[in-house]
Amino acid sequence: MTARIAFIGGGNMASSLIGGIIANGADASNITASDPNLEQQQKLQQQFAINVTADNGQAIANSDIVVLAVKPQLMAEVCQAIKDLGLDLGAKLFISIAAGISVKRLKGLLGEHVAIVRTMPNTPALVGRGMTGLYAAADVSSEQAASAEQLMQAVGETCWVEQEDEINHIIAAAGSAPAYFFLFMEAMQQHAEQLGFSPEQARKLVQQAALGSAELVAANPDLELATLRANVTSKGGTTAEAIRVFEEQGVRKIVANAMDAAIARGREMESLF
Ligand SMILES: NC(=O)C1=CN([C@@H]2O[C@H](COP(=O)(O)OP(=O)(O)OC[C@H]3O[C@@H](n4cnc5c(N)ncnc54)[C@H](O)[C@@H]3O)[C@@H](O)[C@H]2O)C=CC1
Ligand SMILES: O=C(O)[C@@H]1CCC=N1
Repeated sequence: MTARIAFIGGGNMASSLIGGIIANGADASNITASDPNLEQQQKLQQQFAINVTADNGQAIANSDIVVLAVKPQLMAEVCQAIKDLGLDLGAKLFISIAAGISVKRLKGLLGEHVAIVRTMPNTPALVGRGMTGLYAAADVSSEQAASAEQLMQAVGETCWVEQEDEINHIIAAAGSAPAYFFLFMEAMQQHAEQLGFSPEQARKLVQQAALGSAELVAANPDLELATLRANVTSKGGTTAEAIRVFEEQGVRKIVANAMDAAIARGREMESLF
C-alpha cells in the first residue's frame, strides 16, 4: 500500500493491524499511530519503526486514510476534536474498527460529507490471519471501498456485508471469536496442568492441537466440520466419550447464547455511544 495511513488509537487492535500491514510489505514511514499513552507509542515505534505522536491532528493532516481505533466510549470525544481541527476531512477515507458505533453516528460527529467504511477486524491480523467484515454506506466510492478492502486483505480475509447491522454478526462470528478460542484453550491448558503437565507442556499440547485442527479445516474446504470431527471420533473410543459430555452439557447452546450476547451488546452500544 502506498497510501499514508493514520491510526487514531494505537492499542491492541491497531497494533495487530499495523504489525500485519508491515509484515505484508507496507512502508513503515507511511504509517503513523497517534496515542496519548507514551509507553504505547514507544512500543509501536520500537516494534514497527512507524511514526508515532500524541497529536491526532498531526497524524490526520499527514494521511490519506484515517483508521479510527479508539474505544467506543471515547469515539464521540475524539471525533468531535477531529472535526474541530477544521481540516478537509472530505478528502480522506475514514475506516472505523470500533464495535457499537454506527456510520450515522460517525457522520454526525465528523460531517455528513465524510466517507466512512465501517469494519470489524480481529487480532489474528497481527500474524496475517485476520478476518475482517466491512460495510460501506451508499456514498462511499468504489475506489474508497477498494482501498479499505486492500488494507484489510493485507492482514487476512475479508467479507463485505450489505446491511450495517450485519457488522454485529461479524463481531459474534469473528471479531470477538479469538477470545472464545483462547478461553477454550485456557480451560484445556488448566486441566492438562492438573493432570500433571508443566505449564509449558500443557500449552504446547493445546496450542499444537488447536493450530493443527485449524489448518486441517483450512486445507479441506470440501469437508464439513462434522466430517473432520467424525474422523477423530472412533466408535466406542475416547473422543466419543468426550464429545458425548460436550453435547450432553449443551455446548452448542452455550455457543449460540454467547454469540447472541455479543450481538445484543453491539446493538446496545450503538444506542449508548
Ligand atoms: N481488541 C480487539 O480484538 C478488537 C477491537 N476492536 C475495536 O478496536 C477499538 C480499540 O480497541 P482495542 O485496541 O482493544 O483497545 P485499546 O484500549 O487496546 O486501544 C485503544 C487505544 O486508544 C488510545 N487512546 C485513548 N484516548 C485516545 C485519544 N484521545 N486519541 C487517540 N488515542 C487514544 C489508548 O491509549 C489505547 O492505546 C475499539 O473500538 C474496539 O471496538 C475491533 C475489533 C477487534
Ligand atoms: O470486545 C470488543 O468490544 C471488541 C470488538 C470485537 C473484539 N473486541
